[in-house]
Amino acid sequence: MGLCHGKQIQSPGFQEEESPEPLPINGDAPPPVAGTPKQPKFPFYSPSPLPSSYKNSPANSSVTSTPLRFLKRPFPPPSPAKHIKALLARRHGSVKPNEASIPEGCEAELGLDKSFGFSKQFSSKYELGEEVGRGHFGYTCSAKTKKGDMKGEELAVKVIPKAKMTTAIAIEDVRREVRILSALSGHKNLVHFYDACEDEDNVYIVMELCKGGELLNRILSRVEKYSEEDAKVVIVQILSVVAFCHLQGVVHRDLKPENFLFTSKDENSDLKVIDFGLSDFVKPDERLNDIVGSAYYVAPEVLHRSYGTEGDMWSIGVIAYILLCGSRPFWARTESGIFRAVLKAEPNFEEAPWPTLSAQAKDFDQRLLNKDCRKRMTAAQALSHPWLKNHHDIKIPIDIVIYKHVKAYICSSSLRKAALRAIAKTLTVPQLVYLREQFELLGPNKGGYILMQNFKTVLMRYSTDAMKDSRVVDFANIVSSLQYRKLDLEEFAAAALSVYQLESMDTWEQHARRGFELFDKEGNRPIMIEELASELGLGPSVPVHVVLQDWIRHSDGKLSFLGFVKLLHGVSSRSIPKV
Ligand SMILES: Nc1ncnc2c1ncn2[C@@H]1O[C@H](COP(=O)(O)OP(=O)(O)OP(=O)(O)O)[C@@H](O)[C@H]1O
Ligand SMILES: [Ca+2]
Ligand SMILES: [Ca+2]
Repeated sequence: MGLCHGKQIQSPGFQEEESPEPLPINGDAPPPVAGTPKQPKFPFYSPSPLPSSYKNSPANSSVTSTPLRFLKRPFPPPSPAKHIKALLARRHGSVKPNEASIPEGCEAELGLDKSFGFSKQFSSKYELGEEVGRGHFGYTCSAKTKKGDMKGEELAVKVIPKAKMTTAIAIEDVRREVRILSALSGHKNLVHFYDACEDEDNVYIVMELCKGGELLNRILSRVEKYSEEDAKVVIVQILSVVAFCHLQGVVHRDLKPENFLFTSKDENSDLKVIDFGLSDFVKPDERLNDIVGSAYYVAPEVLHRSYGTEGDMWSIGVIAYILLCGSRPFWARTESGIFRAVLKAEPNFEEAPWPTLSAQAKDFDQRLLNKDCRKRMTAAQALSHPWLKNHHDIKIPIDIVIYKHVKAYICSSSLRKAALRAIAKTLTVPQLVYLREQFELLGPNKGGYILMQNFKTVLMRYSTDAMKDSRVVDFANIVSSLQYRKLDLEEFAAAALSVYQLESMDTWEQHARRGFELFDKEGNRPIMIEELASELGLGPSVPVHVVLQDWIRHSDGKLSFLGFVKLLHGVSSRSIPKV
């Protein structure tokens, strides 16, 4: 499995030398061990390809405020905030691999429409103050409102120079950033959007001013790692807002500690997600394919160009890992080395401080850092994880993945439904917690049943404009209009469970064996090879008799254990081994 884009991504001047160990981001480095790289011969990663005059600005950026102990060491800063360069080059028409800024007046700009339809009154409405932060695409300043109800109010303004928008894609990205931010507003952990303006030179995104600095800086300023309880406070807020975004059909695609800001310097200040510059709309049954994100936080399936909201959950797994143990789970000296680690290496959960952390914390993070995105927890599931049980301030939201599973269940054959019902009967009470919560959210009637139409009505309670843009509403309409009987908890559990997630548990073998016994008693029946092939969606090109003979029991023509497991997965021809 090679890197699908290995050639596009270049690391000029960097030697391809990797560390098998995650690099501690706190405190001093451990003494070199076998395999750990010696002092690199190259300078830092350029954390942000900006003119050097900005590098020493008083900005509260992750670069300028990185603690000294860090800068003393010739290692890359903790997060170079480097977007995947190949993509940047394509999006921004930049040719220099390590530079996101675009030369003005380049030819590609000719004919580009850089009018956004935003208010042109920026300077009469707002007074710009000092710079408070900077990224690849823009810089952010504090500002004051000049008139109206909010006169004198302090705000933040992200200024995005039009000179940097040298391709139609770059312009569309800015349009989408504003559209998503304005449509989503309303969650307490999402930066509040006020206004978007433009003039000849810039687009201005006016939002709430977060005065507490970046999460990254707070992590770095701790001498000790975060305690589990401290980490929980941060993680719950991140999950809550990400669950909200995913329900609305928005994938952030750039979750990292720099993109979470505290509202104030207060220890208990709220955390807000910012920077929807790489975000996009995605329907539950849709896959995106452009490679975007920041190297340390990018999910394996993003590198494989087929992903949905699960990519964000991986990034949260990386953030949680850093909060809990103070190291990055995937580290190498070059960008391609990081990608290789993301694709191939298993994060270290054995070394200090992991043995001193709770088993639940480890389980929580492992379920986020599962390379198979089908086995990864969703945000709503993560909020239901035992590690966060009893944590104050948790509100479990409805999970759109449930809709996807229920739709697949209803559309599958009675044989597969019977198999799923059998496996659902093997779930233990703790394993049922999340499914029970989701069932309750779908508003069962007094008799304990949910009607198909509830799938629509319940979702609409949480709807924002983003949900319409992302067509999640259309998807809910399809689910709620499926002709099917009402669901009780037992059938709902069968319909909504994830076979892949169950398979990732240590107890999978027991579930599968016990489920098969139940299925054999209640649902198994003789099946022809051709029928099974059609059941599993195998095309005529697959030599079904060779492939499927083990899936049917010779003694009675019913499904074998192997056939039962395959049926549970609803495998398609792509997963059939070639013979
Ligand atoms: N609402 C805000 N309040 C205070 N500071 C902010 C706010 N929004 C952004 N900033 C600061 O400005 C920096 C850059 O903003 P942002 O991340 O949106 O820009 P960007 O150019 O899209 O960055 P990136 O390089 O990560 O894509 C942030 O890291 C943060 O320090
Ligand atoms: Ca950012
Ligand atoms: Ca951005």
